[in-house]
Amino acid sequence: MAAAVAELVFFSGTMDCGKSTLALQMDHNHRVRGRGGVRFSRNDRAGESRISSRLGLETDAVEVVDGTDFWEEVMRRRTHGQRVDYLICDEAQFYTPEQVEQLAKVVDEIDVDVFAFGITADFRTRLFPGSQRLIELADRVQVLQVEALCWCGRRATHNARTVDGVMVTEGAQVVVGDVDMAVDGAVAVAGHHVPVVGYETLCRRHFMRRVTAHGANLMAEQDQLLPFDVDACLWHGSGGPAAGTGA
Ligand SMILES: Nc1ncnc2c1ncn2[C@@H]1O[C@H](COP(=O)(O)OP(=O)(O)O)[C@@H](O)[C@H]1O
Ligand SMILES: Cc1cn([C@H]2C[C@H](O)[C@@H](COP(=O)(O)O)O2)c(=O)[nH]c1=O
Repeated sequence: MAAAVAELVFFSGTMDCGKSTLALQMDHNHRVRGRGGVRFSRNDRAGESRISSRLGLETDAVEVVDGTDFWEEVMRRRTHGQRVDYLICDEAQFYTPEQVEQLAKVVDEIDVDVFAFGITADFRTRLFPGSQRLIELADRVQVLQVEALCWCGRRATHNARTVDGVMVTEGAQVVVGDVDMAVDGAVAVAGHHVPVVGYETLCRRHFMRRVTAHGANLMAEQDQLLPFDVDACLWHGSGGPAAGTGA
């Protein structure tokens, strides 16, 4: 039987859909079968040189920086006799397009499997440069089976950013943060206001209407006073189509 051909696979989904968990599971599964791998990550929430899953698993990893060259990383290890059959690349949205090209070269030239994990788009729905290059070059883009949900129960497809609980659409592309901070209010440190940046996964409908769980709760409270439907209320307010159009 022919040996399996190495692959560049991009495992993608929204925040909080289990990418890091899968990264750690795949590393485990390959390792217990005697394969040698290297784990990489960049800007994990748990800190430098970590891969952390919200399920509680956490392990060490090589921190990727702008100067990281994946080709050299693999070559150096192999020169020192270390077995490298696969790479686990978490938070791959933060890698540079050049680094993604190095990953493709590692797959094609020296048959190392590369399993990359990351979100595709930022809080403005724009592709991260690293994710764009992965989509362009990967043998396969695999959307994770576990779906993060919007507060309305639909499948979440977008990552919203909140500042002090309010959804924003402007700001730096990279701000490390977590999903359980989304409804927390502002904090003050030594009298100074420190904005709290959080994220919330939303369906497209509620992303476009800018309705987070917090906003929906507020509107539901108002709804008890006024007999308006939350979504209908928004469409009327934003000049969009009337409620009941199925939009
Ligand atoms: N307390 C919990 N019990 C069961 N599953 C949990 C718990 N907390 C988080 N999870 C699962 O972990 C997933 C997030 O995993 P994680 O690997 O951290 O996501 P990602 O890397 O995609 O942001 C959630 O979608 C959920 O399925
Ligand atoms: C949408 C978005 C996210 N981020 C950051 C926030 C987190 O630190 C990571 C995603 O990690 P996860 O394991 O997938 O939850 O990305 C960002 O910097 N900019 C954004 O627009």
